[in-house]
Amino acid sequence: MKRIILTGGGTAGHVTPNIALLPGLRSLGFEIHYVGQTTGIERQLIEPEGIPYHPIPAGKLRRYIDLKNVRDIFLVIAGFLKACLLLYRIKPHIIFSKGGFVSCPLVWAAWLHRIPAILHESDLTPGLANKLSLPFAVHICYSFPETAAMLPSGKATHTGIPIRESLQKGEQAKGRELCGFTDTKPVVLIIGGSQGSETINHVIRNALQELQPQFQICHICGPGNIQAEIHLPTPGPSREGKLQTTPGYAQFEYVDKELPHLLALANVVVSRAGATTIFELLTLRKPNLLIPLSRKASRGDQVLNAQSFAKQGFSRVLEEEDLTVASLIENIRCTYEQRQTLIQAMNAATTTNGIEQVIEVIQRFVR
Ligand SMILES: CC(=O)N[C@H]1[C@@H](OP(=O)(O)OP(=O)(O)OC[C@H]2O[C@@H](n3ccc(=O)[nH]c3=O)[C@H](O)[C@@H]2O)O[C@H](CO)[C@@H](O)[C@@H]1O
Repeated sequence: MKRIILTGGGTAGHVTPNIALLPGLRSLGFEIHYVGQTTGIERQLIEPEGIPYHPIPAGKLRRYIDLKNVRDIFLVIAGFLKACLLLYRIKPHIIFSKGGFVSCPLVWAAWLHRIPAILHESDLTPGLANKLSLPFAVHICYSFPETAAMLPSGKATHTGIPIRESLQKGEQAKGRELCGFTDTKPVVLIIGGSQGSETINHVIRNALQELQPQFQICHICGPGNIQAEIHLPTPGPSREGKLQTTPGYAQFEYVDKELPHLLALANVVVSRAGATTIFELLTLRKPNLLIPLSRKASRGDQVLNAQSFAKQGFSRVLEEEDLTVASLIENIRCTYEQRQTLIQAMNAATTTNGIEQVIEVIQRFVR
C-alpha cells in the first residue's frame, strides 16, 4: 500500500483543496496522513475526516524585521526535527503540500529523506512558503495559467485547484431553512475569507437597511465576529443608532457542512479574492463581486487574483480603497443586474476542478 502525507494550513484555503483530494486518493488505495500545526484550523477541519493527524510546531516566516522572528526560528527548527521523526516512522512514498508555513519543514525534511514532495500554489503569484519549498520539491501544480511565467518550466503543471465535490451538492431549501429566509427575495451571500473580514463586516452591516427591501443577506462573518445586536442609523434630528430586529439577515461565524446549501441559495456572492473561494465560485457559476485584501494588508495576491477573474468576465471587482456603504450597495445591485452576463462568461471558462489533474501528478511522481 502506498502512503501519502498531505500538509498545508494556517488558513482554510491551504486545507480545503487537500480535503477535496481525499475520496480520489482513498479510491486509489493510498494510506493518507496529515501534518499540520498543533492548533491550526487544519486540525479542526481534518480530524473529522478520519485520517491520522500529526501536529508539528510551526513558525511564521516573515518578510519584515520582528522580534518574534527569533522565537519562530526555533519553532521552525523544532518543526523540522519533528517532521524528520514522522517521515522515519510513517515512511511515506510521497508528500503533497498545499502551502502555508507549516508545510516548509516537512518539504525540507522530505528532500533530506529522498521522498518526493509536490507543491500546489493557489494564488496567481507564488507565496513565500512555496518559494522557500520549491528548490526541495520535485514538482509544483498551479491554478492560474498566468503563474506559469513565474515557475521553472519542466517542474510545473497547470492543474487548477481541487474543489470539494460536496460543494456541488447543496440544496436551496436547506439553505433557506438554515437562514430562516423566504423565497420571495434574492439572496446575497457575503464571505470574508476563512477568517472573516472586519472591514467588509462593518460596511455590509451599515448597508443592510438599504439592501433589505431588495435582498436577503446571508453573512459569513468569521470566527468571533457575530454581532448579536445590529444598530441601524435612524433618520431624524438625533441620528442615534436604533436597535432593530433584522429579519432577512442571517449571520454565521464559519460554516463547514452548511456551506454547500448557503452557496446553492445565493443569487450573488460578495467575497474576498482568496484563490480557493473564487475558483469554487467559478465552478458553481455564482455571479460574484470581489473585494480583494488590499496591498497595504498583504502581498497583493488577492488583488491580482481578482484582476485575472475580472479580465475574463467571471467577476466584478471593488477595490478595498473604494469600499464605502454607497459603493458596496451600488456594486451589489450591478452584480445582480449583470448576473446572466457573468454566468455566460463562467460557462465559457476552460478551467475545471483540479482533482483529477493533481492526482495524475501525484501518481506520476509516487515511488
Ligand atoms: C488573509 C490571507 O492570508 N488570505 C489568503 C488565504 O485565504 P483564505 O484561506 O482565507 O481563503 P481561500 O479563499 O483561499 O479559502 C477559503 C476556504 O475556506 C472555505 N470556507 C470559508 C469560509 C467558511 O465559512 N467556510 C468555508 O468552508 C472556502 O470555501 C474555501 O475553500 O489563502 C489564499 C490561498 O489559498 C490566499 O489567496 C489568500 O490571500
